[in-house]
Amino acid sequence: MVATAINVKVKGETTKTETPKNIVFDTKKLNLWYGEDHALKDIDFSIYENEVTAIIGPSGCGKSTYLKTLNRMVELVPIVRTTGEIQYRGRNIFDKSYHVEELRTHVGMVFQKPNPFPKSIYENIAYGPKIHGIRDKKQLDEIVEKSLRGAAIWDELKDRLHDSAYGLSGGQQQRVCIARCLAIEPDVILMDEPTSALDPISTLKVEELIQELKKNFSIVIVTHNMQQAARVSDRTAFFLSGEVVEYTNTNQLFTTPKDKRTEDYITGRFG
Ligand SMILES: Nc1ncnc2c1ncn2[C@@H]1O[C@H](COP(=O)(O)OP(=O)(O)OP(=O)(O)O)[C@@H](O)[C@H]1O
Repeated sequence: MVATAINVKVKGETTKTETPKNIVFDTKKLNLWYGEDHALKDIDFSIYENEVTAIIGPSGCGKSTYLKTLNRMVELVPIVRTTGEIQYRGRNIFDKSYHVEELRTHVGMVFQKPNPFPKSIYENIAYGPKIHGIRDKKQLDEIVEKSLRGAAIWDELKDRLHDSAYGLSGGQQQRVCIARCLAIEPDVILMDEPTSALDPISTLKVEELIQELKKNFSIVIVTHNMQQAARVSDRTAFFLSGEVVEYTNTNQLFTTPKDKRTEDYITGRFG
């Protein structure tokens, strides 16, 4: 699916026309309830290929819920009910015929707190491919190397692949978790506040990595850190009380927001 051309103003200069891009996720009139709690309201927006899309907003506005809807992880909560649809590459992910395991081979996720398995670095990365039936040692070795290189951590770890992942720093663990996600060759990577548990240097490394990864993947990142959204993303969505208040080119959202509520939020008046 290809989006129509959109006019965007960059840094208040001349209006440029964006090249039409492929839409990866198209969300249409999505509503979600946790029991009686209406957590997502009429969400309509598109996520584009090879871009970083940031989701910002105050605590409890529905950022993580939306992210976890994209890989249907939110269904693990038994009281969840949804209406509307999310098309992933043209297919409604809520269709009965769409198996969640299949969706998750396309849509990987990285969590707030690094969560390596209590296994070696090698086994952490080889785990997903093994579940998908890959047993050949040479092939697994190649996947492990490629994934760790993709996560910009191969050189640091290549001589200790059989050490426990628990012995790594938080920043290294998070990059191993990103490598674990790359090993299943996803199309989209969802990141839920991936640097909030990391120190500034590790945060910088992960941000640089995100910039590299978008050449080959589409990334959706939830962040509380507005500077981070401004640094890493191409588009930003501002969520408030379960609604998308504004969704546009990141530069525009942070320099000339259209909605007063966005302006109040990004200038620190609430949240
Ligand atoms: N498992 C759950 N069961 C019931 N309600 C939930 C659950 N998870 C989230 N909610 C509710 O849904 C709403 C949105 O929560 P969500 O975690 O998506 O917000 P968020 O913007 O990601 O917040 P934060 O920035 O604090 O992580 C909140 O009202 C929250 O209480």
